[in-house]
Amino acid sequence: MRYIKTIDDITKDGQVTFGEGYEFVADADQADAILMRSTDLHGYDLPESVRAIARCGAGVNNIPVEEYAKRGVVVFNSPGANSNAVKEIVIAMMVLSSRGALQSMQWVRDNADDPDIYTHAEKAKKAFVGHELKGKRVGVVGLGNVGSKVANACVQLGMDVYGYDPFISVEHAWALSQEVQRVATLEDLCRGCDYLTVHVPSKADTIRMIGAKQIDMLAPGAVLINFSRETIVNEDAVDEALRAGKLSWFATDFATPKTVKMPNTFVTTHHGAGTLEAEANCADMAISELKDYLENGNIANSVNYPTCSMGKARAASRIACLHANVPNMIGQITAVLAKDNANVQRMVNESAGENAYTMFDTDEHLDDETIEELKRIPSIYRVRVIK
Ligand SMILES: NC(=O)c1ccc[n+]([C@@H]2O[C@H](COP(=O)([O-])OP(=O)(O)OC[C@H]3O[C@@H](n4cnc5c(N)ncnc54)[C@H](O)[C@@H]3O)[C@@H](O)[C@H]2O)c1
Ligand SMILES: O=C(O)[C@H](O)COP(=O)(O)O
Repeated sequence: MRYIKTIDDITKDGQVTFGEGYEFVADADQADAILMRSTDLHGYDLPESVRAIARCGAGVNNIPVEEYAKRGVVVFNSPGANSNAVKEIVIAMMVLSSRGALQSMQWVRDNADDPDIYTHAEKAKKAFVGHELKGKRVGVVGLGNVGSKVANACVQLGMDVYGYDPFISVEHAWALSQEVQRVATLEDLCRGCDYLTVHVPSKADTIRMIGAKQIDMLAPGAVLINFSRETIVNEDAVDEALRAGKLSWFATDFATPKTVKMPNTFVTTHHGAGTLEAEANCADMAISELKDYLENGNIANSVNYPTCSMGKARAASRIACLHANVPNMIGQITAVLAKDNANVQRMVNESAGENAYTMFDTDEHLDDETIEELKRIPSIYRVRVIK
């Protein structure tokens, strides 16, 4: 039996299924793995029993991924699984900030008791005249799973679309419409934009990347949209720009003490991934990542360890070593195996940044002393006997 602890409501109805051989536990110190969403794990007392964490969603700034790597804990996310949901709500924010639809509906509610409302609505409507997205210039910061979909949707709406992403993946470059014009700097992107929407992870080089300088370069009365993380924009600069009329609207998914009091601001409850479809997609992806790791040692979509697969564990024994990406690790591992006269059927070694992963199948089970000796190799963080 394998044990799973869930943190957060993974889906609206609370239903998540791992299938046979798995049980949910209330206490993390009985768990082999954690399934979670946005709870902040910085400072969390992660028990030794936990070997893997799957974040149902994209952003992992709530998890100390490097610290966990050094403890031999693999952290997964679910890239792309909620990106369509975010794309749709971002387009909604563009429309809502341009058409006065919310204000128009509010007028109707406020005048609900007027028996002649039909006639008066005809007169009132001019107060809510807006403008169309077609032909307007939009800048998209970050062309990953969400940004590339937003950019393509904007092209389909007839907008003049610019994109900035110095680290764009080949996969997303292929997915991007040829109509999206790529620029080399954030400043080139911002210049003259009617809409600016940000889709980058929260990390050292993106924190407060949108501030007064970038906002000043936008077209007068531009709309700023942040469905990434609250850290990406300088809230003081946005507030000032809204009050000065430099920005006409700000749409953000993050209710902070500051954003909730800003003028002309739509604030949602971190709701970008809030669709039944996105929740199901994220849970499915995260659960299959965890199961393949726990049962076979295979790693896919990890944010702190390399992708690595040897298929199903069919040999007598499968061992995985999580270790630092430093010289002579394979030499030291195979020296220990040689002492035990173990016959290795297959072996893989992959690295990602500071961390590496070595997995091997052997003809026979290794004895306990051999496993203990593997654990004593300097720079090995964890040894897993998978089978
Ligand atoms: N509001 C929500 O509910 C919600 C839902 C999904 C994602 N998000 C947030 O949006 C972010 C993006 O999501 P995603 O699924 O597109 O992630 P992703 O990893 O697919 O894409 C992120 C993109 O940002 C680019 N990037 C990184 N640093 C950059 C920089 N300095 N300048 C420009 N581009 C840079 C990367 O190259 C990548 O292409 C997530 O990290 C998360 O914080 C929020
Ligand atoms: O990074 C993400 O995927 C989103 O911010 C979604 O967060 P949530 O799972 O808490 O809705």
